[in-house]
Amino acid sequence: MFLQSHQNNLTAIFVAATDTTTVTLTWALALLVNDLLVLKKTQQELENYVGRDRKVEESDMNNLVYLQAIIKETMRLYPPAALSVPHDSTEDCIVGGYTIPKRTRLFVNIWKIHHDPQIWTDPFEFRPERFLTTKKEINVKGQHFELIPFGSGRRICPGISFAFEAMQLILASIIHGFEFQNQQMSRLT
Ligand code: HEM
Repeated sequence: MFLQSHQNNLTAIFVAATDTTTVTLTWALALLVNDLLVLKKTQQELENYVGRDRKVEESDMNNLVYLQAIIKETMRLYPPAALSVPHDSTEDCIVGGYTIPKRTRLFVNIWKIHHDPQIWTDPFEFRPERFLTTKKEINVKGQHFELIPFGSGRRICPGISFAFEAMQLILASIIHGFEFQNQQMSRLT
């Protein structure tokens, strides 16, 4: 019983960690291949801070602000946990004027929040620059409810720092090490 419960927990963590990060990285690459100007800017940033004589390192991450903006914008457009995970209300409560009885199963529609035109200009467009200008102060740590790919509050994703760092390092290494082209001449979707 004890062993089974540990096995289940480990499986849950494995699924929560691997699918989310690979989906985000796949979308990031697709978006970059679709937008060669943005790809060029990312390559330029890597050229400036890393150069051609060495590989990308973890210590470079803080300097790569454009790359961070790309990951944020990818997670805004394609949040891997689009409906988060189910939560149960433990008490009767009122949220946004709606009465929620005790023991209601609740979902947060993260995708919808991330595409709200009242918050995001051109919500369906890939515009990493927004995170360097008008939305500069917004991060994914759950304090800004407009962007919550990792959830928020006491049950926020515990893998948030690891996931963001890992995605940055992997994406930077791939872009630094390879040239990309879309052979099909049509947008990847
Ligand atoms: C792009 C990467 C990831 C995204 C977008 C993501 C997103 C999320 C979201 C939305 C939740 C639900 C939060 C809530 O209930 O409000 C969650 C929970 C969780 N995540 Fe992640 N996650 C990612 C990576 C990871 C990684 C790398 C790990 C482990 C190393 C991880 C482990 C977990 C666990 C264990 C929970 C359940 C936490 C709880 O119920 O208290 N996640 N994640």
